[in-house]
Parts: sequence; structure tokens; C-alpha cells
Amino acid sequence: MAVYTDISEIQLADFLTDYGLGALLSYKGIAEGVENSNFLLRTEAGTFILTLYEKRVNRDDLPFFVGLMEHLAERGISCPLPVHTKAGEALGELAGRPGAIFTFLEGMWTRRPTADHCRAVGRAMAGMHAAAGDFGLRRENGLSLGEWRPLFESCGDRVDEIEPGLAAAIDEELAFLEANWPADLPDGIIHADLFPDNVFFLAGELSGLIDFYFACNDLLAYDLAIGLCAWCFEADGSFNVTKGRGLIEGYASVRPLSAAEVAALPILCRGASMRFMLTRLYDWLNVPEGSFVTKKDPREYLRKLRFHRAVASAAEYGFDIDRVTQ
Ligand SMILES: Nc1ncnc2c1ncn2[C@@H]1O[C@H](COP(=O)(O)OP(=O)(O)O)[C@@H](O)[C@H]1O
Ligand SMILES: N[C@@H](CCOP(=O)(O)O)C(=O)O
Repeated sequence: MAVYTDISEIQLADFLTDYGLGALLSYKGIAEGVENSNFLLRTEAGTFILTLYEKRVNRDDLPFFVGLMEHLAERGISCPLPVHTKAGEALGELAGRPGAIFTFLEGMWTRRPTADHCRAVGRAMAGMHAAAGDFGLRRENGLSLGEWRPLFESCGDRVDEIEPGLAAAIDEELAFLEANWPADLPDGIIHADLFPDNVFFLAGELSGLIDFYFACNDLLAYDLAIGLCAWCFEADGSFNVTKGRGLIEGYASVRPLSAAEVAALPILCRGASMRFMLTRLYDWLNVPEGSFVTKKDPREYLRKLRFHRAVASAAEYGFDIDRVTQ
């Protein structure tokens, strides 16, 4: 969850008068997600999601996110659609926060991803990359290579509280990533946070993608690397090659990879592990105790980073290179 901003029934009912959604019947904060405040709304017109945008979301980026969701939906990608006010606006303001109301997406995220789930996610990710190809706006990745060191430095001198020696290990890994990060791979709009909690399934089928608030222009294969980190590890920390094969082959069945993208996967996975370890680390040290937010453990991504550091070739992710390259 997250609910960082509390709203009263009076505030919400007043906000809703701008929309043609009828009267408010009920609302409650959603205890999932970590970035924004989300509320489940029931009005006379049906069920909706109200999102209030919090700290990491820049107000200027909101037209990109909302426009991207509309663009993807027009091209057949199942994702939430912003509801417009009677005046035609997708974005409003509530409790001092920018906010928007979205259509409710049926389905649930899976707590136990299987190789079939991974294959479906790979296909959906590649479908999203293709559908976003002609989107007219750009957004630079605010959490790419150049931002990792400042984020690390902003964690201050408490990093070793998480694990002794962690600060030095991060410093060394960042130096490697800064010196070796790939250039000249195909780029485009990526989701950049396609974790299991952002993919819904209904009756065994993938029913939609949510949470586009990290979406940005970056290397397409970096999205796949984020997916390998988020979907293909077991609770005991081991990498599941069957899931890895499912994810990558599912992706490549829609958008075949280049040999250079395949070769870059291990370093892209190291970068993805670093990125999620650092945001978790920052939150771990900075989100106040008692917030209605579940903090995520940075050590999970430290373990994943260590795994990827030991990978000598992308074939170790479990797939047949000839089946995924063009
Ligand atoms: N359009 C939607 N339809 C149904 N549920 C949604 C929708 N958007 C958000 N949710 C619910 O809200 C939760 C948090 O949303 P998410 O966008 O992941 O938040 P955050 O940006 O804070 O990570 C999701 O796990 C889901 O339960
Ligand atoms: N996926 C990130 C945290 C952000 O997750 P969200 O889906 O709640 O926005 C992580 O696991 O660190």
C-alpha cells in the first residue's frame, strides 16, 4: 500500500462534483503500492481508483503518464484509463496533491508467479514496447545510471546499518556500471517497474498492466532485465531458469532481441538490481516509522545483484539464444 495523504469524505465529494460519476458511495485507502496514495472509490457510476501523486512523481511528468496510458489503451494494451472531468481534464488537485481518477482494472496480481505467468508478462512487455513506439512525448529516466550515485550518496553514512561493508560494495559496483554500461542498444518507452504487483491476471490470463509512473525512454532490454529480477527469483534467493526462459522467450516471440541486447543482459540485470536496491535503501532509511506504507527490503536486491555479478553469459538465464535473436 500506500496512503501518504489522508482525505476527508467532504473533500472527496467536492472533488467528484467536477466529474460525471454521480455521488460518492464509499471509499477506502489501498494498502498496496509504495509510491503514491491510492483509494478505491465507489460512486453511482461504478468502481474507480483515485491516485494522489506523491514525492517521486514530478507534476510536470503527469501529462506523459496519463497520455501514455491513453495511447496504449487505444492500441489494445489493457491498462487503466484516466477519467476526464466534465471540462475534459484528466488531472485535478485534491488535498494539495495532483490527482486523477482511473477506470478499475479487473484481476489480481499473483503472489506466486509461474513460468507461464513469466511468459505472458514477457509477451505483454514487448507488446507495450511496440505500442508505445509512436507515442509523441518523451520522458528521461529519472532513475537511470547517472542518478544512482547521487541517490546512494543521499543515503548518507547509515548504509552499513543494513549490512556491514555495504557502502563500499555499492561504491565498487557503481564504478563498474559507470564504466561498462552499454550504449547503442535499441531504446524506446519502457514501463521500468513491471513487477508482479503491477500485472493483473484474471482466470489465468494476463488482464492488464498498471502503475506507469516510472515509465520513461530508456533501453528496451533494460525493461527485460528489470523483469528478470522481479519475476524469476524464488523466495530462497535462487534464480529459476524455467521462469527466465519463459520471460525472455515470451518477450522475443513479440519482439526478437539483437545479439547485442542478449550479450548485455547480465550488466543490465546488475543495473536493475542496483536501481531497486538503492530506492529501497533510501526508503528504508528515510520513510518514518508508523507510515501506512510497507517498506521493501533492500537486501533482497543485494542478493540478486550478487547473483548477476556471477553470471558469465546471458545463456545462464535459461534460454536458447538462437530462439530469441533475430
Ligand atoms: N486501475 C486499477 N484497477 C484496479 N486496482 C488498481 C488500479 N490502480 C491501482 N490499483 C490498486 O492499487 C494498488 C497500488 O497501485 P500502484 O499503482 O501500484 O501504486 P503505487 O504507484 O503507489 O505503487 C495496486 O496494487 C492495486 O491493488
Ligand atoms: N517495485 C519497486 C517499488 C515500487 O513498487 P510499486 O509497484 O508499489 O510502485 C520495488 O519493489 O522496490
